Amino acid sequence: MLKGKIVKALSGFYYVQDGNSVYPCKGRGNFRKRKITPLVGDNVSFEMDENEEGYILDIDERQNELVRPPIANIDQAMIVASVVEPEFRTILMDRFLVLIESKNITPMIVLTKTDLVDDEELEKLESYKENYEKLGYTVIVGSSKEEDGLLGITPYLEGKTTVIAGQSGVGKSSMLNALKPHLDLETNDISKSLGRGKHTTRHVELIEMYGGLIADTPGFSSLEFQDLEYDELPDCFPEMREHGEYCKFRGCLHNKEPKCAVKAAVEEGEIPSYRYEHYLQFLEEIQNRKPRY
Ligand SMILES: Nc1nc2c(ncn2[C@@H]2O[C@H](COP(=O)(O)OP(=O)(O)OP(=O)(O)O)[C@@H](O)[C@H]2O)c(=O)[nH]1
Ligand SMILES: [Zn+2]
Repeated sequence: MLKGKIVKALSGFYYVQDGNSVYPCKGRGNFRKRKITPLVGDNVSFEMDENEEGYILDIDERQNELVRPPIANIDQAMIVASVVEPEFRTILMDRFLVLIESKNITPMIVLTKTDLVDDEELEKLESYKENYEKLGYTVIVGSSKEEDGLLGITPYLEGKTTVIAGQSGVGKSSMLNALKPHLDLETNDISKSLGRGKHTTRHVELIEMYGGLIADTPGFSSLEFQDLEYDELPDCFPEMREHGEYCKFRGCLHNKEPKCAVKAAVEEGEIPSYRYEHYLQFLEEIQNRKPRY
């Protein structure tokens, strides 16, 4: 019996990587009956029969899974945001951070297109970078248009399965291409003018890069908090995990409750007020969500 990881699924075959080899495999016959669907990212046991045909025998328990793109066992999500075109917005960054945290995936932040801004704007950016680093997030700033402009990312890929997130046009494909030029993923110059739908790619593939695996299709295209309950929201903010311990009430939502340590930290400037405002906005959004039935 062999062990490996599914790195691609296409036309009924699962491509299982073991070391430097990739084996096309089929799912075991009874998977369908048992309603088991192997996913890209799954760690599996498999065997090759005498005709060199591969069969997946078993799937290890998943650490997590995403629906779009369908992929399992993600370690980290890289949120790509451009500093301009489109402009950097903290609310969007915080929304991505919350969605990723809610799936128990470690976020990291990449800010692109620094070649398009002047020193003054770079300085403003530096303060955002510091804010997010203080929360414990890794932040890499750079440009895909400059040689080695984003190489700072590479040490963070090693040994991890990474999915990329970020709104349209921020430079996700350009970043991947800059990291690994021969990838040649389609950037948006053409598809935009043709008005083609975003993220139309159906299949997802894990690509080896700098000792890790990166999904070639971006995730978190829906930015709604569909699967999140309001009382889970504070846990998606590292600063609330930290300060929330000292609130008077257990399960404090840091909203109208008295003796709230989070609100105190906001007043003292320990938590940036925009983070807290976004928290309240997300809380309201979740609480006002229409039930899904
Ligand atoms: N000046 C500059 N332009 C960039 C940079 N990164 C990307 N671009 C440009 O921004 C546009 C969008 O880049 P893409 O890489 O297609 O963006 P994307 O995030 O993959 O977009 P979607 O496929 O819509 O999700 C293209 O015209 C790129 O050439 C950068 O670092 N600097
Ligand atoms: Zn509180």
